[in-house]
Amino acid sequence: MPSILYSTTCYIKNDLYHLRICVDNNDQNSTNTQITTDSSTSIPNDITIDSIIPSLTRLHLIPVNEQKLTLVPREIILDHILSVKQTNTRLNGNRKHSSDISEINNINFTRTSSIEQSRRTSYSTLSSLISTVTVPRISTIRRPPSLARLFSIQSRRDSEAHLMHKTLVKLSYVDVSNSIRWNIKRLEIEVDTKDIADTLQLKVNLCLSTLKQRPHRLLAFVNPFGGKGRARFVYDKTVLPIFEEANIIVKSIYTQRANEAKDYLINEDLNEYDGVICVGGDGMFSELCQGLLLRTSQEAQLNINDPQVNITQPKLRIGIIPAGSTDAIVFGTTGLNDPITSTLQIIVGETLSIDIATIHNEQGFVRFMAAMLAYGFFGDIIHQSDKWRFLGPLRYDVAGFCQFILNRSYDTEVIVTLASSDSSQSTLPMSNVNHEVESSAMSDSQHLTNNTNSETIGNNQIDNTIKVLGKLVLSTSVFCKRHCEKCAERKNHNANKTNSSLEITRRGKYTTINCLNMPCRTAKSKFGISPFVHLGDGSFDVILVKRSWRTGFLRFLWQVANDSRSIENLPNVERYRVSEVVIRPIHINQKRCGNWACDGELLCGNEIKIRIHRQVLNLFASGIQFDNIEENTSKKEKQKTKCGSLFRCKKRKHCKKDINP
Ligand SMILES: Nc1ncnc2c1ncn2[C@@H]1O[C@H](COP(=O)(O)OP(=O)(O)OP(=O)(O)O)[C@@H](O)[C@H]1O
Repeated sequence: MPSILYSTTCYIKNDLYHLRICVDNNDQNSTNTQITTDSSTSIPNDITIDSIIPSLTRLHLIPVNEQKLTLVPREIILDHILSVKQTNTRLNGNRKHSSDISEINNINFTRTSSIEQSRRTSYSTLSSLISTVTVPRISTIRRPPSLARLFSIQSRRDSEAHLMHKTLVKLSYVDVSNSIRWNIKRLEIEVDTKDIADTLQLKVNLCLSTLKQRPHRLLAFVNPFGGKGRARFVYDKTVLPIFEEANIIVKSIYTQRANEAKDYLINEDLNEYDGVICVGGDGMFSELCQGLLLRTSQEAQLNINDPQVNITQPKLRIGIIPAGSTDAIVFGTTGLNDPITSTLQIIVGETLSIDIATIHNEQGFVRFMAAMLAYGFFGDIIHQSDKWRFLGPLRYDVAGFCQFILNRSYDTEVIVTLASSDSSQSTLPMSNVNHEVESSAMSDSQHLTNNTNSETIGNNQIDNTIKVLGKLVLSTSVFCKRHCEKCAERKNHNANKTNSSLEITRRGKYTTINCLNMPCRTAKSKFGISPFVHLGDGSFDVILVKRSWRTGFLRFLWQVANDSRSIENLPNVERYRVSEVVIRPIHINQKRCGNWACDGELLCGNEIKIRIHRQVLNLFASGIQFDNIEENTSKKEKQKTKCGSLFRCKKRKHCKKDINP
């Protein structure tokens, strides 16, 4: 049985409701909880903070007329309530008039008859009495009301008038009926007296004050030049009003130059804030990430230039309001790039812990990597597109096309340290693991590790072993999603290199080498480059794309755009799940060297070392709800089995005949 903290009756859209704030002791099946409408239920006079269990507290709205279909939700969980505000006292026109209209209906005025018209003028003094009442147009002619009757109506209206003054309480809440795209909804609740409104407001606010994960003061950086330059507009018109409605105090800084946010976060006092927000793209998020992590490292007096440094987690969380060109980080952490969804996730204090990697070159620390480091093709696109900023977001497409035509490749050595065996095995559904393959792959890889001189082993043997090993490591084809079990297994804070870590050295000509800490989904790539990489499991994916004909590389790009779930099956692609990687370009001459880009920013260095740090950064985000995507995908799979193609098959009838003869 739920314990009721507060109960009253109210009107919503002219329907009578029982409103109750309850703590549902039985969390499961809460939606099925039967709330009795028995007024004798005992209700405590005073709610104490201790009696409120935030995760079980709910607002129930039970219509008195249960038969009536209504759009008002029967239950709103406390976590989704944004604010409750008393607005004004108003006369409830519709409901009050409904009684009067029945009276007036009986009176039945008409304007058609001139006699009646003249009579009505004699009642001019009374016209004001009925002017506020909706007069139905009736075609039949009836006698006018007597004076006595009209006065009796008016006196009854006067006596009821004070009852009709209802106090309005505006309740705003998050509508998560679409689990991916969140929305804000508002309810106007009418209660009889101001006292009831005061008490309701007080009780709801008391309950809201127990939600510890919610931020109260935020610092927001808006990049007015991000994306199509819409960040300021999105922030002022859409985001700020929602923050105000939720009673969150925000200090807004509209940046004047690059790295302003980063410098602010390193140097200024941040004690009064519960989180920082960026309104812009991935570059802007990266700035905040650098600023916060560098500050924390300084405060902890870490030697950040040491590649083996273990970085510490900042106290503040980062929220991202998407207003950039690609918004890959928002796509990867909320499922879409919708400013309202992101704002609501910040307000309710959704928290997602993500891995961050440190990047070092031969001179020391370079930067933190949140999403992706690219060497070669994608780095070259960033380098090229930086010169063509005047083209806006189109610059990426133009630069991409140019790089594709050039089809450059770079001689490189890559040393990957596979994610520690215990963590990779823990993620494998054990029934799927072929133990024989596993042991042979492991022993082969040990062999590889110990024999770095590739001449001692045939090239084919190396390739086969690596393919087996690569498949083993990636046999966990599970998406990282909201409340991800794999990320929850937080065994050790940092993915330290252990003696049992397996190292593989690869050397060759590569068109592109990509390290992905997030899938990097965008509007142009539904699954991202690496769909199964997890946000907080202490590992990241390395994708090597070997030199090939343009058609080979085009197939890779096509799969990235459409369905990259089995990208490693392409002959020119290898994928590894790793905790550490060293990328060492072998320079024959300086011009044959590719560009490095990390989270959309260019880097320099001859040799880059990347090392992952598990769940060191907290974001205001919920993670991805993948059910819908999986559903869509399985529909496509069904289609695929029918006609063998993801595209609509022109010979569909023929295909169906083949399957169902
Ligand atoms: N006022 C400013 N003037 C110029 N550059 C700025 C300013 N404020 C921020 N920047 C820089 O602009 C870069 C790009 O910004 P942002 O990431 O917001 O947009 P984008 O590059 O279009 O989006 P995306 O990274 O998603 O493609 C950031 O690295 C940031 O450092």
